Amino acid sequence: RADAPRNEAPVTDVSLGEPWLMAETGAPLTLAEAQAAWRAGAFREGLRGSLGLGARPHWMRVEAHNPRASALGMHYRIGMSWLDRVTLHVVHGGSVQAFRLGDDLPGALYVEPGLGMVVPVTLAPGRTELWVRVDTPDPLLLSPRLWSSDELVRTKRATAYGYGALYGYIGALAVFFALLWLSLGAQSNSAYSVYLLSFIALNVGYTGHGWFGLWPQAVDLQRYVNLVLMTTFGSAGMVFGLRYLGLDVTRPRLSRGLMGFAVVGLASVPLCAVFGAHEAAVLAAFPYTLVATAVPVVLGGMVALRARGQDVSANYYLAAIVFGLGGAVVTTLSVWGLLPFTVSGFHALEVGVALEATLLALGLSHQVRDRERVRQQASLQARTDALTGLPNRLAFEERASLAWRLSVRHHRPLSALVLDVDRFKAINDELGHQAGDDCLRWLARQIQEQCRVTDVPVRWGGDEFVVLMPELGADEAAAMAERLRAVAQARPASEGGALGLSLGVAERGPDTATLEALLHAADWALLQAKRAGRNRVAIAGRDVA
Ligand SMILES: Nc1nc2c(ncn2[C@@H]2O[C@H](COP(=O)(O)OP(=O)(O)OP(=O)(O)O)[C@@H](O)[C@H]2O)c(=O)[nH]1
Repeated sequence: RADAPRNEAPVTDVSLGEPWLMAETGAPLTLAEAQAAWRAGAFREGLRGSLGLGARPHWMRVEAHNPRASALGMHYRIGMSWLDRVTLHVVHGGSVQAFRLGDDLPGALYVEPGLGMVVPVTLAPGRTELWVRVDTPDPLLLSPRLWSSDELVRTKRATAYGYGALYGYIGALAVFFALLWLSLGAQSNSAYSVYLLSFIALNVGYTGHGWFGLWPQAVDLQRYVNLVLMTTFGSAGMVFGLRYLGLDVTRPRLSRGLMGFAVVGLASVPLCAVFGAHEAAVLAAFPYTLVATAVPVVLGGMVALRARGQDVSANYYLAAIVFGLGGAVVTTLSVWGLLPFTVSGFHALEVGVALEATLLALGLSHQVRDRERVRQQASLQARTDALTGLPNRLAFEERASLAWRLSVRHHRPLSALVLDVDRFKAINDELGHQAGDDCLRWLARQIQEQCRVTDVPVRWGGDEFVVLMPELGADEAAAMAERLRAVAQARPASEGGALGLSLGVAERGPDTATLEALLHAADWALLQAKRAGRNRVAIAGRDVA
């Protein structure tokens, strides 16, 4: 690759004229024949954008003007790096300099990643004609531009920073969600990571980064790689959508249908490649990708509408996908030639996907938070008695063993209270099971009201309750038991009237070896209270009043 002479002063006086174009209709023309066609007026002025998919080979003639007295080394950008067969003739007076490039030749000749095909040209004083012939089944996208060496260096640097930031941001999100998937599971995380990576791969492909830096000798790969990456990106987006929205579970048939569609889309390009049908591959990949990128919008809209806007993560998804799809559609249509080509149009997909990735990351975090809330609720439910809302035995065991260990280590008092409703069976039998339930709920509320925050109340089962009371000796615990008994006795008639309670109290003593022994002592005291005629408090180791 010949290096152009370096210009230190800014070049503002060299100008590039309007491009003129002509489609070849028959056999390939030579430069002399194209020049004859030019003189015959066969070229038309102006280049509105891409010349489309599978366009006829085209000639483009552009004039550069160097008003200086000496020759200038400049860099001429012809078009995108994916063009297959490109010839450039630099014509000045009688001299012609020819360049052959394009991704049909190994070596990624004259490819500047992110910028396209850029050829160093020497512009002699006066007019120089730049004749380009392009022949490609890929989108025929030409965008002539002239840069000085300094401008090219600056443009390359800005482009490199831009792609570095884009790949860095999207790549970091992809890695983060892959790690989230490894630690939390949830296939939507892994599908999202794959989707983001497929975007980076696609972008590396179509901007020429891959052809330039990764596979410059692999001409066959370069011919099909962008098409494969497009269909992969479209399919990854669909699969992610199905997983994120949970449609693989809620709508299995639809999900299977779309998976089938994705398989057909993914297989189409490799199948065409096997038969060497490059043009067919292009004609399959573009429409498939357009449909595949539109499907997630329909899916997101469907789920968000059904939830009437209440499903926050579906709303995030829909907003995200609209950005991503908007970018994809604008870029695809600009490259395809169905929209006028502009630099912002070409980069719309990158901006759209960066916004989409941000919103989807928010949506996925919301899902993670939701799942955590459900998990916490389930854990709380597993520790709560469904009838009374008091802690159940599982929760009691966790908190009570802590209270026990603290009491033993710091030689602090600890008492247990066991209480049982008197003749509860009769309440059930006479007033009905519902009244029995109301009675247990009422009693649980009274127990909670009498408890300190450090006390550990529990519905032991049936009509039996236990309260573990740190820092209380037997007498204080018995006083609290007595208050409860009195409250139950004074139960308002509207609540079902007086209620007899038998209560047993025990304090941890030097001989109480375990928590179970303490509870057993309180239970024994309860039995004494029952035996002594019910509706009373008994303290372990003392006579019942
Ligand atoms: N309504 C209702 N009844 C329950 C529930 N759990 C257990 N029971 C009933 O509570 C009664 C418990 O009776 P026991 O404690 O054995 O005896 P009791 O009638 O209270 O008599 P004493 O304890 O000897 O005073 C049984 O009839 C159980 O069917 C419940 O969740 N709701």
